[in-house]
Amino acid sequence: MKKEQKLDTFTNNEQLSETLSVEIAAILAQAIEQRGHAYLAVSGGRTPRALFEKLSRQDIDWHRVTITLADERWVWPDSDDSNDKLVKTTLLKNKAAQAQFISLLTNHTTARSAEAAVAEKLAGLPTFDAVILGMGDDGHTASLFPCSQQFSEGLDTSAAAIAVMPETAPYERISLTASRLLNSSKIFFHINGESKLPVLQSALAQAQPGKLPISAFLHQTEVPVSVYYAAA
Ligand SMILES: O=C1O[C@H](COP(=O)(O)O)[C@@H](O)[C@H](O)[C@H]1O
Repeated sequence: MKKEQKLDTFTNNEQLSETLSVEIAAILAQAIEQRGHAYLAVSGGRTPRALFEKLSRQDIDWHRVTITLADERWVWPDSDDSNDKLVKTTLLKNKAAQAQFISLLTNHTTARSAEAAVAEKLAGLPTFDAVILGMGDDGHTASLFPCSQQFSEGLDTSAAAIAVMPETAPYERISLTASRLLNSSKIFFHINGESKLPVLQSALAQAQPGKLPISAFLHQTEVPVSVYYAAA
């Protein structure tokens, strides 16, 4: 690993989430102190549930925090697979109920037709203070999927968000692009599960994204990256 990257291994996701929630809260508090407001991008999926619960109880000035998602699955907002629903039910509560949330959802019927509207929603956002990314078993991160035709575009474009149609994963998606996600002071990977360890190890070993989009983030040198991993 490069000097800017750090791999921390935890006994379980509960312990990991406790540590990461405290670290994220400290970053947000420092940003509020320095620029009056903090900006956080979070991921969806199964992994961040415990983290969000713990983060929501951190005692910071949440009304000075804006949260958005790194990606969204193009499903109804009340679907259990909606990242939007996950954030609203597990993070935007307790003390964090005061935070402002920029949803990536629009009324468009397809993610493709929503691209411009989503880019507009993101247009006013400055550099994120922190971005929390997950990783799927196929090495995808946010919704930058190796099994999609938009794989290279997501890593190369200067646009903030793109529509992605994964071929082997469900749902059309909207994903923030690598350039928008890397417009951040700090990137955290939050990875949970034994099946993901070999994928993570391959990504750490290969500097070129190849078939693993996560590599593009692990091996860039502009933004410091910490990888938090728990097998259980
Ligand atoms: O589809 C997605 O997958 C990744 C990983 O999800 P997990 O369930 O394996 O934790 C997630 O980071 C992303 O936000 C989500 O849309």
